[in-house]
Amino acid sequence: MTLTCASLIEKYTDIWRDATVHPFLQQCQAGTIQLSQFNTWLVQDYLFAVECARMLARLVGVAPSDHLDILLSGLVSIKDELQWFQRNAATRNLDLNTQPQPTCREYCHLMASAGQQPYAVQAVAIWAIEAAYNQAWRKHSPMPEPYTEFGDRWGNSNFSAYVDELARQADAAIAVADKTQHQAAEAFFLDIARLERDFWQMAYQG
Ligand SMILES: Cc1ncc(CO)c(N)n1
Repeated sequence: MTLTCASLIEKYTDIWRDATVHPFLQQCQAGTIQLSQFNTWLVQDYLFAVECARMLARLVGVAPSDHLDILLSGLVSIKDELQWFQRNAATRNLDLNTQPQPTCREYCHLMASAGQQPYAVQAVAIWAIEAAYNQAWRKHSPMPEPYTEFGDRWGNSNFSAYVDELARQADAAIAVADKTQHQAAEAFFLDIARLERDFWQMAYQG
């Protein structure tokens, strides 16, 4: 079977479901999440987003020129996202200068390690990361206040279109990559799915 982004989700349905359906999201949607749990997730996700920006920037360094437009638009969005996290943290009186929890730290290391991989593998990895959040928030939408803006940020149709473009670019790159790269891309997908599941769980370990 040809390796594509869609084929990875098809092959690992259960693992992908666990990455994108979680009590944290269900409790946000039900309005029953505790403030401290939500805030714990928010701070950890800011720390994640900083490293994700660096990963995207590294992709810009190695991508073919006809893939740059999408990646640069991702960087512009993440610039806005980091400022949005900072505003949100200030309103909630949260200190963003916090230690990452073990899961967040492991996820950040994984993103850093992607920089040693060929472009095709990095392209699959960034798609998996963005697709996980897009699907997770969409599956639990609409979110009630005060979580509506969180659901909208990753569940909106522009972000969905961006994720589709990332998949198209990753598919094109992986189609001409060798077997070693296919195996590495699949391994990254599985690590990302596991870490996404564990990332939601961190909210309860604040
Ligand atoms: C854990 C996690 N995965 C993906 C995204 C999307 O950028 C995010 N903000 N946080």
